[in-house]
Amino acid sequence: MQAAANLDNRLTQDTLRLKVCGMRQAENIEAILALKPDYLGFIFYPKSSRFVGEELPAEILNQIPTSTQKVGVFVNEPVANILEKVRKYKLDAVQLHGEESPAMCQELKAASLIVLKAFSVDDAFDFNTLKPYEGTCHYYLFDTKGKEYGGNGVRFNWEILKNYSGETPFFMSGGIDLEHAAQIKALELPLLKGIDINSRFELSPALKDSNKVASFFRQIREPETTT
Ligand SMILES: O=C(O)c1ccccc1NCC(=O)[C@H](O)[C@H](O)COP(=O)(O)O
Repeated sequence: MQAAANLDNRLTQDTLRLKVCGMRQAENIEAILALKPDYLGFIFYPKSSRFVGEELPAEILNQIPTSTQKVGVFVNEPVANILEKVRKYKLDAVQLHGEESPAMCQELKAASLIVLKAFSVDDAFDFNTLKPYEGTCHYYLFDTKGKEYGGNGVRFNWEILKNYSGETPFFMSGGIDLEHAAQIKALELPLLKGIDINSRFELSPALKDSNKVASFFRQIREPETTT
């Protein structure tokens, strides 16, 4: 629970933060860590094909350097269960991917965790519904509304993000693939702070293709050339 102190630093940096979600295997975690992701996501939702399982060895997560923050992804899980996983795996952040209330976000924020609240976006998404969450979490995460709570592998129409007029910075996710790097960099969204990638970079559920992730990171991180 040590990470919230670093948050102000992160918010002042302009570079897009990179999160790889749905990690599970030790060697694959190591390969992705070599690329210096800002966040690694671990799914604590048993119905997901990326569920870490009941027996993910805590040592694997405990060895992750503090420069990469560990995000536990939960769906409608009671706070007590979330805090138990936070302690066991020394998670820095929690991503709430169900119908969690503003009060629950606030409670986890008060426990010194970085809180990302995910919202499922489609063309009819009404950003006014976010008002009660303002100030209760550090980031929103805009994901595509789909059949599953997350990991649907489908993009939403990013134009809709121009309708967002809140103050909470946000991450984008949902079907992001290698070919989208340039388009993402061209987006003019001042509160866009991070990109979350997942199923489009997988060889099989929870197994990421580190070469493909490396290529995406390179493109996102490389400075723009001016003529
Ligand atoms: O990935 C999952 O299986 C998942 C299941 C239930 C809740 C959340 C889940 N993933 C959370 C993420 O942050 C994903 O990266 C996000 O949904 C985007 O995934 P994708 O569309 O596959 O890029």
